Amino acid sequence: MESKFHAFMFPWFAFGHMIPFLHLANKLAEKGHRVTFLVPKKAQKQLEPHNLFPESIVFHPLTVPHVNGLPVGAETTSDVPISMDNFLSEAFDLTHDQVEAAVRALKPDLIFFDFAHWIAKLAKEHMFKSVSYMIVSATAVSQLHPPGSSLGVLPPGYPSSKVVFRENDAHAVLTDSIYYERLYHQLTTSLKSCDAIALKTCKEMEGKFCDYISRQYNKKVLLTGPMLPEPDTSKPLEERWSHFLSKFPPGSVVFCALGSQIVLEKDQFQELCLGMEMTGLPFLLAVKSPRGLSTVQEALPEGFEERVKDRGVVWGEWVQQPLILSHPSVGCFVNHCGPGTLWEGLMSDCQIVLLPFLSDQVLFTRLMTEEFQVSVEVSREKTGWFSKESLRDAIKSVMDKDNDLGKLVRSNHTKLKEVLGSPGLFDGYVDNFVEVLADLINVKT
Ligand SMILES: O=c1ccn([C@@H]2O[C@H](COP(=O)(O)OP(=O)(O)O[C@H]3O[C@H](CO)[C@@H](O)[C@H](O)[C@H]3O)[C@@H](O)[C@H]2O)c(=O)[nH]1
Repeated sequence: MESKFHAFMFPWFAFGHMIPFLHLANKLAEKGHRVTFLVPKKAQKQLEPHNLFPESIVFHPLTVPHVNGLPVGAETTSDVPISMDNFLSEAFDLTHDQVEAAVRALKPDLIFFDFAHWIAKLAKEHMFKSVSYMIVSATAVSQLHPPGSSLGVLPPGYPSSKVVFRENDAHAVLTDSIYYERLYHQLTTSLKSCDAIALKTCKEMEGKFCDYISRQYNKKVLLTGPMLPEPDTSKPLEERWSHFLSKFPPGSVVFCALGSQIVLEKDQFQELCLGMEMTGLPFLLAVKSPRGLSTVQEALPEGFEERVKDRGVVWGEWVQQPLILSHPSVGCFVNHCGPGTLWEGLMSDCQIVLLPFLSDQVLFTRLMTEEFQVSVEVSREKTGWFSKESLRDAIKSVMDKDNDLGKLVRSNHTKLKEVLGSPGLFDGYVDNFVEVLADLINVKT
């Protein structure tokens, strides 16, 4: 019988990282393994609802040290603008001694980590295994983080001519350049020095990119599958949304969400609202308040609320995205192509419209729109600006029943979903992954 292990998890202080790590923790706990999950103090509260096995998955709170430039009390990327990520990253690295103290006290068999490049060394010193777990797409890792790469330059032997940056992606590359150097060092060091690389994907989607990463790092790459969370049946969809959505015919509502990090400038936020209005369709737009404002209401275009009051809602708080996607009235999902979000969209029946902001989102978008052709992308100008007309056109192209592009992406999406949904596929990835981990732990260094 497979022996049980005790894993540490130490993800980057971003909900887009901590949540998928917790999904993996749930799968391990389901199989009888124990997990100690290292998190900043305040984040624990928000993560607790995702912990399905509180007896096996124990949070270990960390104090985020203060560094110059980081606002007092900031603990996760949700607390700071992207331009301050580097300060948070410095504070993250300064938790080294707290992590080491936990390791000494609790003696794990292995640790899952992503950005903490010093973990593999710590693991070797204390004689346990380290697994570098990448939750962004393999597509992004293979282009942005092979050894010797630089931002915006295609690495030699890269396996796609379609999944690439184009002229109008300068905005995304520019945003990433704020933290790329530091991140590049963190990720390449981690990927080189860990005992195993694990990717949150499957070969049916990103096989050639996974193989490329394996060749670049000269290491076997383990795949966990997408680690989709179990549907949360504990809480139904909030009444306000079930009531609103149920007013409309099946497949007619456009739902737009841009993940946990994207904050728009006010003018781009207004353009987004106007583009939704111009579709003439019912919509639910759930995005953060624009930069510098504390509510979405204060940034709405003039007269907008009155014009769309019977069919459109703009909401600045967290929504139950998976439950909204599975509501029968929702027919189109406009999103930023964050890895978690995209998988949720793929497993839904909605038409998919992509509006990526960061480099990894751009590359994953190209995979979906150009290789798999399951979605359409909103076109941008050279400055990175997207117009209300380009947003409207992208949405209309997939929502218009007679549009050829809309028919093509619907049919391709259905086929891909069938492949991904084949019985046992994702469970098989998890089973295999856990078996390999157990073997890894038993190998003496
Ligand atoms: O109102 C909301 C907003 C988001 N979500 C959930 O939050 C997750 C968002 O994850 P993901 O789509 O992966 O996107 P982000 O959190 O925006 O960011 C991720 O994607 C970024 C760009 O791809 C990476 O750089 C980050 O590291 C990674 O955290 C998904 O499960 C959503 O269902 C909700 O439930 N409700």
